[in-house]
Amino acid sequence: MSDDSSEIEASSSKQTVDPIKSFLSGGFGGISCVLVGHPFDLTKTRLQTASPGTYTGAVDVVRKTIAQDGIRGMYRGITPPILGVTPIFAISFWGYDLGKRLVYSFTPNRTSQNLSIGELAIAGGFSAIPATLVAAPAERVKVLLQVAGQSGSASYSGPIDVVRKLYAEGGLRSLFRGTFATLARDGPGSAVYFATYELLKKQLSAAPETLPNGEKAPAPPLSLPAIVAAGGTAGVAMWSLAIPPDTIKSRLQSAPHGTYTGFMDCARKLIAADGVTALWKGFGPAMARAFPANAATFLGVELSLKAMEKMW
Ligand SMILES: CC(=O)O[C@H](CC(=O)[O-])C[N+](C)(C)C
Repeated sequence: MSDDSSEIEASSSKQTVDPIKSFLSGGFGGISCVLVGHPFDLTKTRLQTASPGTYTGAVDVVRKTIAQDGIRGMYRGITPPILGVTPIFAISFWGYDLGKRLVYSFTPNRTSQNLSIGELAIAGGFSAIPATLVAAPAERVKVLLQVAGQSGSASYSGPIDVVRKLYAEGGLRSLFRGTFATLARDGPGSAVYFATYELLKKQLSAAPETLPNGEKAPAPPLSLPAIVAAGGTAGVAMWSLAIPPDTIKSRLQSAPHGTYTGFMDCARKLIAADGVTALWKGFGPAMARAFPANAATFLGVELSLKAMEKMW
């Protein structure tokens, strides 16, 4: 186990961090993600749900919301996402670090401690397994709240009410509906997410110098522009892959009991009814949020990790 994140770039040391630090820094990343991403989500939801003619487009939503409620209006309803996303990101970043440790334990005779892009992708994909256990029920509740009242959907007074009603309807099975779809989205998505981030961060940051004695000098300080560019691109890369399973997940999780028998049934019915392009519904808003939200995520992760390294 490494006890210093400055070892991340050094080939003689493992590319892992302390599990508590990876968990906490992931949580800070999640909070940063929601703080930056929420105004985009709110704009998208208002556009999707307003009656025709209310807004001329996304800029109009922002203008009218700020005119009516000030900048605070853009952060309406932020508490449930903060409470839901923070633990999911904490587990995801902890799971990524655990995934790296597993890769090292399966390759004891490696000549370099540098993980290849393929190995980073495996660790990233692995992170989705523990994260899905929390993300799937959280997404089920979020999706039902987001569509509540829309064309005959049930109404709920809040997240607790959703959990209570789902449990009464079908127990834990109902609460966890969409678990496979969440894993189908976040497994490949997280593989691409973490591998893209590490690859770009390395390419955009100054390489550690080689000292006259042939050893590597300590890693150079974090480059904030490199983190922003690598984090934002990682988000875009992830969502480029994740939109089709995300669309199926949202359909499955919001449909009345008995509508679909599972992931494939939902995909088949959606394509038969609306064509294959229906799998990319919501692509525009997801992409608009992807870069800024994930640039903020990785800034939150890296800066909090650095602060923790200084403290203990
Ligand atoms: C679905 C999701 O939470 O994706 C995260 C990025 C984002 O845009 O929210 C990444 N990760 C799944 C690794 C937490």
